[in-house]
Amino acid sequence: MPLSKVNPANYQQQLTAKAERITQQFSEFSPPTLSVYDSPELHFRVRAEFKIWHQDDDSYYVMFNKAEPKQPVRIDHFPIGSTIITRLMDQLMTAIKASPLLRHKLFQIEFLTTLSGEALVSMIYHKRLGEDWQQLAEDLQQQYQIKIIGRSKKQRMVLSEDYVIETLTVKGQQYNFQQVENSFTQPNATVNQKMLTWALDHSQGLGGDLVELYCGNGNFTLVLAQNFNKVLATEISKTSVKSANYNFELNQVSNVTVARMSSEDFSSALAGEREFRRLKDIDLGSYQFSTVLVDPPRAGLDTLTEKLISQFENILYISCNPDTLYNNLKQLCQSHQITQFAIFDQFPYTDHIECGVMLTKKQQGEENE
Ligand SMILES: C[S@@+](CC[C@H](N)C(=O)[O-])C[C@H]1O[C@@H](n2cnc3c(N)ncnc32)[C@H](O)[C@@H]1O
Repeated sequence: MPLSKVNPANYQQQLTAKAERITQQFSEFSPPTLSVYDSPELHFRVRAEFKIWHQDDDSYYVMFNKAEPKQPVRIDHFPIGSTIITRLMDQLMTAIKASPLLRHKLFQIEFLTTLSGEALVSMIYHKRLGEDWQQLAEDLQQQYQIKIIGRSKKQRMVLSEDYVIETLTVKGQQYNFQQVENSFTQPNATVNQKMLTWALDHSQGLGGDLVELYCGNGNFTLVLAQNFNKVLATEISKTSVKSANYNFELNQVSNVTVARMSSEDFSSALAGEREFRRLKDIDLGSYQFSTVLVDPPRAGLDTLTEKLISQFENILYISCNPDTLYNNLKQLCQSHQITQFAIFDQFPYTDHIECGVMLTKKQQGEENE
């Protein structure tokens, strides 16, 4: 996003335009009135990554616009970053410029911060990191009360821990989440809390068991588990599966099982087409699934997964790409009708928008209507 577009005076108007665009795009599915959840106008991004540019005695953060991918854009001011990110950007750059060892061959910095006040900073180099670098980075950790990871080719130096603990509040209850460096976490924590509240509200009373695909670190799972007897969640990333299990223990949630599988493989297992070693300890027949929750990457659902989820009574679909959501709904709305429809403005000042759709199976005779 060109940062020149960040102007809080235009925020509400831009959100209204997004709401109108989405209402129009999905009108053929006759959804109920769109619910719109806004973002803080500034300081909403809890993670960010920058390339580091060096010129003579100066060093600075840069980003690249998609339209001009070879043209670095200098970033001295990053008002969409969390207040921790904006503060650390200045403090770290001052320290880096003052220290040849910290500065030399540094080419990227990544920030992962939380509403709970934690910060993890990854400093990425084109050189091998030694004890002298470690000593300086440990001083920075101490001084700014942050966690630092140094990385270079085939090297990952974790100076304290490779994760932060986020605390999110949903309907007055607090949930703690481990968020690990380099694994997926929602970028806008305030809006994430709104999504979780929406999903908790609309899954209340559904009963039965939940199956979740693309569960990540258990962001939705942890909060929604209370609305179901049992939950079976799946996710492809090893780090996220480990983190999800850590989070269930951390929050004393005991009715969830996570399997590390692609949604494609899991769909074929549930359809009884293939057996998978990773499911050998899970008795699929013991579940009485009433509801499926999916939160896929931008590509949306593959055909097999789309077909699988159309067999469930209730579908909760969280999407970061309205175009792939639209394509999947063309199929899903043959058998289901949309009962809740929402947008969550995770990405202010861009064209991107997160959608939430709740679908319920049509009664016999209503299909294809
Ligand atoms: C948009 S994220 C959602 C994660 C989680 N629901 C959350 O709210 O943080 C999508 C997740 O899908 C996982 N993923 C990507 N492709 C997958 C696939 N083919 N099968 C299963 N999981 C996949 C990613 O690792 C990522 O954790």
